[in-house]
Amino acid sequence: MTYNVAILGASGYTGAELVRLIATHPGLQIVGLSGNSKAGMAMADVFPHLRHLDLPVLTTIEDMNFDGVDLVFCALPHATSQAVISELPKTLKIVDLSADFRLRDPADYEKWYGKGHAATEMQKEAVYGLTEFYRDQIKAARLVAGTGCNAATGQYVLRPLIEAGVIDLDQIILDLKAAVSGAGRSLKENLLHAELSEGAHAYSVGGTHRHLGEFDQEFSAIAGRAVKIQFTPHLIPANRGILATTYVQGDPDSIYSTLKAAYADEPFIEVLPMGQHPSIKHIRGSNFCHIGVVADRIPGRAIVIAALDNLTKGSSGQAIQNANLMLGLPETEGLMLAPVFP
Ligand SMILES: NC(=O)C1=CN([C@@H]2O[C@H](COP(=O)(O)OP(=O)(O)OC[C@H]3O[C@@H](n4cnc5c(N)ncnc54)[C@H](OP(=O)(O)O)[C@@H]3O)[C@@H](O)[C@H]2O)C=CC1
Ligand SMILES: CC(=O)N[C@@H](CCC(=O)OP(=O)(O)O)C(=O)O
Repeated sequence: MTYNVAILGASGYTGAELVRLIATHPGLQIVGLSGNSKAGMAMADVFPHLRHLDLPVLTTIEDMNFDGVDLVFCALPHATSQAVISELPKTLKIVDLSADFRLRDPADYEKWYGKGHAATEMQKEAVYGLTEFYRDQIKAARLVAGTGCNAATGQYVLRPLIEAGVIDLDQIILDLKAAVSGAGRSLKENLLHAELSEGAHAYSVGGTHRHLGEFDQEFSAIAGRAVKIQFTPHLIPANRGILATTYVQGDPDSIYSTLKAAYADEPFIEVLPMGQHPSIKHIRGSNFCHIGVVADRIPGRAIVIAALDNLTKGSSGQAIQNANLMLGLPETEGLMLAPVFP
């Protein structure tokens, strides 16, 4: 069985990644692609690395024909996404990659995104897209909200540990390095090569990053009480990848065995042997997340490090994993590619 899919925002980084992955997916066929400033262009002219594929020309969303489309991937900026999705035919299944439907409470959305939500009913209907933890709801969902890429990385480490009660909930520090493609393809001064290469800097320092809304929502629900973590992201001169170093208080062996057990049957989450830790070079271009646990020299503390690719497991790969579930396809279909190395 092959399902027809359309990609809104196909001229952006996550849109291009969706096309790259779907190109070898046996159950999905691309029937529509949208752009904004690039509407009217051939994908090969926007993304020469996709030249070998026979793809529809980019159209505006208004000109897109949704007849016969089974599922839409929405890879648009937040705020635009909620406006577009609320106007789409209600028969469509939708996987949204933006931040618009991740937070269940409209007040939380306003707090972290600085603007009221324009589709609060759909916000309530949406299922959070961290596949390993929402699998059953995702299978039954019409609208799935892909997670933030930083938020996904931190949650893969912390959710099982919070659930199992093996760490001190008030002493969690998440220090994260994010590659530049996480910021999208539009021009931004601080992302120019001369300003980014050979450098590195923190951003959203002091607990202001929007993904804290996701951490607060998810961790507090698991713990049954408010959990606030300390989180500082850093921009690094790499194209893809997220490396999250988490400092936690708890017995390192219990932390390791909790993570090992939590992910024993997960096809995309690899817990490395105790004492080893991951690198973004080892997951690049793949849907895998690697997690490593190292005991600190200070007794009762551990360092847990996770790596994933923001454009695959952090967005487009996760989106396809969720689409597979929503369409009744095998969850791993089209996603078992090995990482690109070196
Ligand atoms: N990059 C990442 O690692 C991750 C991104 N996300 C989220 O996924 C979404 C897409 O991200 P990304 O691909 O990086 O973004 P890009 O900036 O690379 O792409 C944005 C896309 O949206 C289109 N677009 C922009 N404005 C409008 C508009 N007003 N109307 C219609 N289309 C519009 C652009 O069209 P055009 O170029 O033709 O003008 C382009 O196709 C965002 O919400 C982002 O936050 C989530 C997780 C990770
Ligand atoms: C390097 C960089 O800027 N990364 C982005 C995360 C990308 C992501 O997950 O984006 P959304 O939450 O917008 O979907 C950031 O930290 O804001």
